[in-house]
Amino acid sequence: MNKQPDKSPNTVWHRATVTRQRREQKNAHKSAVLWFTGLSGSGKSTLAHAVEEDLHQYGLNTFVLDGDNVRHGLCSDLGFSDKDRKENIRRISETAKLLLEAGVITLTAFISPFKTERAIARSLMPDGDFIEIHCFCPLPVCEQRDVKGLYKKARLGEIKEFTGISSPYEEPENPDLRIDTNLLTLEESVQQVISLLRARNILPAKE
Ligand SMILES: Nc1ncnc2c1ncn2[C@@H]1O[C@H](COP(=O)(O)OS(=O)(=O)O)[C@@H](OP(=O)(O)O)[C@H]1O
Ligand SMILES: Nc1ncnc2c1ncn2[C@@H]1O[C@H](COP(=O)(O)OP(=O)(O)O)[C@@H](O)[C@H]1O
Repeated sequence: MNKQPDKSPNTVWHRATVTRQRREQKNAHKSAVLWFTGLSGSGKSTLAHAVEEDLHQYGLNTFVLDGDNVRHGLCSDLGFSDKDRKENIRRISETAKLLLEAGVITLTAFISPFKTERAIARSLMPDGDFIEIHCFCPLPVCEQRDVKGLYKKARLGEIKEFTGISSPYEEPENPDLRIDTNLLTLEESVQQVISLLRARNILPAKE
């Protein structure tokens, strides 16, 4: 897999005594990574924040890592070349892994256009802890939504390497969940995610 060269071979992993398991016991829920992927405008941010709102109201510990926000800080040195997007997703994957250890339910909202990088992210987490959610929406509908006016700019050639227009998006073949945000309302979409979390015992089953 696409592992970075180890530039600090003389460091030793320090094992925490406050383990993920102890944090999960204290929180009374499991941690997990909900990885939302999809085109710009497909609904990743809207859905991730709406699901977080529900989980927060259930009393769970949550955090959203959102593409636009992370690119203002942790990844502010990165652009949108294939190489930079891969590094972007590598950093997010490692951050999500840390939050998994911290006992948090993390919701990531990044285009994450490449299969390989999404597979690497999955491979970093124990089986079942990485839940890939494909926000599916046809490109013409995303373009019509044009939430931020970026598609218009991309069509005018003012933004280079724009996903779906001049940069690829590789659709997940076998996501844990595929949500057609063109056909479902936001509330229906949230319910699909909540149902999956119940089925996976991350949320307790309804009495
Ligand atoms: N060239 C290009 N292509 C795609 N998107 C662009 C681009 N330039 C800026 N933006 C804005 O950046 C947001 C996507 O950032 P991500 O970190 O999610 O992208 S990636 O996963 O590294 O591909 C994306 O946010 P979302 O619309 O929420 O997906 C855009 O607002
Ligand atoms: N079922 C749905 N889930 C999420 N967003 C939806 C849905 N139906 C319509 N939308 C709309 O689609 C747009 C998605 O924008 P946004 O969440 O910023 O997408 P992304 O984060 O993928 O770029 C919002 O205007 C949102 O209101």
